[in-house]
Amino acid sequence: MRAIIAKRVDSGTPDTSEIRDLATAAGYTVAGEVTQSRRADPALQLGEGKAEALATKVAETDATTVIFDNRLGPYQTYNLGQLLPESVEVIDRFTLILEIFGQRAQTRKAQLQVELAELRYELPRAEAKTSLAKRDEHPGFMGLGEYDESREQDIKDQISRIKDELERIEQTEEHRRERRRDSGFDLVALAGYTNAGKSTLLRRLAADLDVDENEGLHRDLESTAESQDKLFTTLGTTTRRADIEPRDVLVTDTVGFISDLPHWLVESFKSTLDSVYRADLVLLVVDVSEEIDEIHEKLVTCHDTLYERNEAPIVTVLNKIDKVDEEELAEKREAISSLAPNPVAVSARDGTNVGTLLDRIDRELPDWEEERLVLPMTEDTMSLVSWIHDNANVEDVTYGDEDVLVSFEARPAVISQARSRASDLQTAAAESA
Ligand SMILES: Nc1nc2c(ncn2[C@@H]2O[C@H](COP(=O)(O)OP(=O)(O)OP(=O)(O)O)[C@@H](O)[C@H]2O)c(=O)[nH]1
Ligand SMILES: [Mg+2]
Repeated sequence: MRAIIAKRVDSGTPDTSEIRDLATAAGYTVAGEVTQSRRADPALQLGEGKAEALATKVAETDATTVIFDNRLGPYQTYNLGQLLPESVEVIDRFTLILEIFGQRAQTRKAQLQVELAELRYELPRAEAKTSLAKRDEHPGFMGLGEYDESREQDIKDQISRIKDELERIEQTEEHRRERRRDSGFDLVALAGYTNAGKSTLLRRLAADLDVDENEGLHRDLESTAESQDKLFTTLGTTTRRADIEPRDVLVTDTVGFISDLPHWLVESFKSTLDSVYRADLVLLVVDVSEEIDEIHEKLVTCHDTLYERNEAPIVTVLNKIDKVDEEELAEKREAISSLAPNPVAVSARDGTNVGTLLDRIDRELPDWEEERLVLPMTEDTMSLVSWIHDNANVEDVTYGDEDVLVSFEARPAVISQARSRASDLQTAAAESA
């Protein structure tokens, strides 16, 4: 697949590096580009002359696809297609991102999310077709218009079916997350712009902490979190366990953020971000080797994506410090200090400062508390003692004649659950006495 990149900006110099990376990630070979700085043309997006230059470039390079970094309206797509050989496809940034997501979607949930996004993209286009057909309709001629309206209804039905199924999947996941939380895990989510190094950092956090021997513990612990120098390597979520004594921490890797995503696309993938929104702590990973302006822009995108729903504290992680010298790092730290106060600088690749990051994670997570419980000796006492062993750090267990004394430290949620189970035991013991 050979692609020509096209991009128009209102003013200034068009930067095509991200759209090129996206094209490569989708499997295209970029054979050339056409850019322009001017107001959008309603019919062609580019000016007429530029659109013709685009057609020439397509012919010269034998390209199969034209990829616009701009959002194309249905009429623009149609008009551009008229200038090009019939076999050439014209797509825009959003279709391209969807294409990547479609290629990477491995789970049922990811597939449904992609389908939902595609349908949401198609709906206004089907509506446009209908209104066009109606306008052109001759009196008494009903065929086309009716057909298109049924397509619209079809899309709407499919959207609502997919939403139902996604909701069911999400409920199951939510339930699982709650169980994990109940069972004493602190939940940490990795968030950040695509290609910032989230998956690399996940492996680093887990590898340093010998996660593999614990893998059997949870069915959604996975051993792999792939890293590649490609946009959107990670599409689903991967969770691994990290021990930050005495805590049990689950770290979740997530889909990367990207700028300029239309609302419907973000919406379709929002459940993927749920693990971020429900976390006890968010690590916002930034590629600090990029230009200050770019870092700044990407941070803003990340904060916008997190803003509405995130409640957890955010720690910014400046990654890839192996690629910058100290002076440059200090400069960049200063430049983004308002968006990223008190960040931790690491190299996920080399492992530099990963220890510092772990300490910071420990400090930001809710404090563990100490508790001593006196449990009456009943039939169910031992099962509570073993539950406490599973979910807390037990300091001491003393068995008396009629009761058991347990001292432990744990997350506040675990302590309150242990207390309530202890009081159930007391009630049961009092009733049988
Ligand atoms: N030099 C250097 N490269 C790094 C570092 N961390 C990650 N990388 C590289 O950056 C690229 C992206 O890393 P990933 O871990 O896949 O990034 P990601 O944030 O998970 O990306 P997506 O899943 O695509 O959103 C890979 O080529 C990594 O090898 C680092 O500390 N230093
Ligand atoms: Mg990744």
